[in-house]
Amino acid sequence: MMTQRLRQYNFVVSLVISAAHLSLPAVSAFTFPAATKTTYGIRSHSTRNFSSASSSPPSALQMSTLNIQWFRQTDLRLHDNPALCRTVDLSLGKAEKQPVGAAPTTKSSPDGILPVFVFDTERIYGSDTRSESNLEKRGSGLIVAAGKPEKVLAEIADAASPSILNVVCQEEVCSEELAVDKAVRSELAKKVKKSGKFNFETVWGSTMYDPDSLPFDGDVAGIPDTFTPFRNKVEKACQIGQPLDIPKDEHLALPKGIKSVVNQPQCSLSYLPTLADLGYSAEDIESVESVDSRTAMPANYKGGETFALARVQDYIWDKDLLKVYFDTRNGMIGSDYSTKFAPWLAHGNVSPRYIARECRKYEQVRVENKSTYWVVFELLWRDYFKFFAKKHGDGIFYQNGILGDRSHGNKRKWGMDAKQVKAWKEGMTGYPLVDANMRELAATGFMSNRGRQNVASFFTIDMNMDWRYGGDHFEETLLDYDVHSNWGNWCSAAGMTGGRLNRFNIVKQSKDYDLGGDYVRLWCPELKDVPDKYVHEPWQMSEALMEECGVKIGPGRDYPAPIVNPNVQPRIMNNGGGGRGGRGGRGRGGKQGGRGNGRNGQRRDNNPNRGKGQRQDMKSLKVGTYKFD
Ligand SMILES: Cc1cc2nc3c(=O)[nH]c(=O)nc-3n(C[C@H](O)[C@H](O)[C@H](O)COP(=O)(O)OP(=O)(O)OC[C@H]3O[C@@H](n4cnc5c(N)ncnc54)[C@H](O)[C@@H]3O)c2cc1C
Repeated sequence: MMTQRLRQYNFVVSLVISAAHLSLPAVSAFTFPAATKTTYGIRSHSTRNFSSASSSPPSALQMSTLNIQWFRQTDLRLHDNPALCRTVDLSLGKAEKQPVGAAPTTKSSPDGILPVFVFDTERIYGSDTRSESNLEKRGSGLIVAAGKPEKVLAEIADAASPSILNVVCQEEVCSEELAVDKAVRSELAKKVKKSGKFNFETVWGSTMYDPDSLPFDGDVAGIPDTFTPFRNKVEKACQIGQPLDIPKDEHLALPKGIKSVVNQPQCSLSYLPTLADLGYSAEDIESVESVDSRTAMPANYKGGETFALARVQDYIWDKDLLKVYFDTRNGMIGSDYSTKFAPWLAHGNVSPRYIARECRKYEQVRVENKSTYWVVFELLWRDYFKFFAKKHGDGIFYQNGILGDRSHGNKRKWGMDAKQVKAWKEGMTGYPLVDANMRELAATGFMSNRGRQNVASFFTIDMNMDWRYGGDHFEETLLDYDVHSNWGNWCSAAGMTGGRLNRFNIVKQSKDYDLGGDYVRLWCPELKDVPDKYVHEPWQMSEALMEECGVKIGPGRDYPAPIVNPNVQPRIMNNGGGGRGGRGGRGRGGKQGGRGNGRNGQRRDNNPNRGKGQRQDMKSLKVGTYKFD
């Protein structure tokens, strides 16, 4: 069980919990029914048979139609939620093929919808006290259960015993999620086989652009394997759809009688498992209980739709930061150098179309410039990686990435040295910029984009470790872990997407983006008294200088010597491995600029390197080129 996964927890259950703390729940305050706590520990005794866990088995309701809105880990919101709108449409008797959210229909008495979230105990999590939720505020509620989704949903179907069963959820594209879909489909089909009709629908809902509208042959299948041609064509030919409204309260009403039949100890409108119930050790729980004051996430941030929308409001409107995003986005200290929308986006707490529309509104009422476009541009990267994952399937998880046989002449010999990987994870490589970033990730679950690019390049090129160990570590630790963005970015950092391999020269990057060493000193306090000149290359100090500034560099001393020789170019860069060593920072959307020094990341800088290496057309870009429906 991964400690850091705990950090993702509150985002996951945040739809139901508005008062939750993202960092960690007050586990001790959780009032769990004593009997269930001891009898039904999740790990040892999953809820897959939850009906037998109640003292008296539920009697079947025998309703006519049951419409289940199955919320997943990635769509936990009410606004702009196409799957939820589709469930509502079905409850209103709308024909199957009508477009989601289309013209209102009139069914005299809607069937109601049953929102369900299942803690998939094969894969995740922990819990918190349950409190007021956005669904409850609207007179609805959320069934929370723990177990395998297919078993839990089948038990609910059993209890309701409907003649028609509709299950709707957001469409996912990666194999683990698709396997869960398959299991749900087959388990539920069995339940209604004899008695009635079963309809399982997945609805696309997590990108700005609709995959069906993409201007490539075969839509997603035809997207280019590099971003720029994708962006150029999409922005010219496609429009971002308007976000959907939250369904009316009366359309979110629960089905009549459902409360009494779906009311088991581990599956009900009031159930929420504790972290301990979900298998986390006391040590794990304790380790993430306190928030590190150095975190770059906004103060007192919490998971959930309410807090996601509040962050959007705060960043764009109240603090008026959108207009300077382009200049601040490469910062590393403080909450405002970048949007910090990613953790909420990853859990679906806010929709990218909603953010894009806010950017457009801002452009209309305040100012339109390169910065206001650049957030939408970054969101397009997010779209791209989801489409890329759909196109390439498991390719993004393979050692040769999507190259397969194409990588033959260029096959890398990847290393795996457990000690070196551990040093990287713990921020003990001897390269201060890498170490500071890795320590920040370990302590807070967040790392800036600048940091991610550097540590990934260092891991895959300088250390030459199998890139998948890096991707796996990020999966375990990132608060904003998103399967497509994470594995797509890693695959690309490793040069396994077929694009150019970009090596980030760590020392140069350190000087470009942390000139005075503020960031490095924040996370590597051993180096706090090292003079600026040496703070990014402490190994260059003489013994006398080390003595003077109170830090000894070397194996077994205060701070490690460099894990790879700084004077030797990585082999991959010399042997035709596709790279262009030393350039650093040129890849991925021209994210070159930087703000140089300063703590809050909001100051414009005089960094001569900003914009270097950026494609000419991006350099001269003044405003955005995206369109709305
Ligand atoms: C090796 C590596 C792994 C990454 N793993 C993830 C991940 O698991 N989840 C994740 O959301 N992002 C990932 N990123 C992308 C990016 O670093 C983060 O989205 C960003 O740092 C989050 O901070 P922010 O919300 O303040 O971003 P901002 O700079 O404010 O950007 C706004 C939004 O644009 C999107 N975005 C920005 N850059 C990228 C990008 N390179 N790829 C995809 N979307 C982007 C994100 O949704 C982000 O919230 C990864 C990048 C690298 C290099």
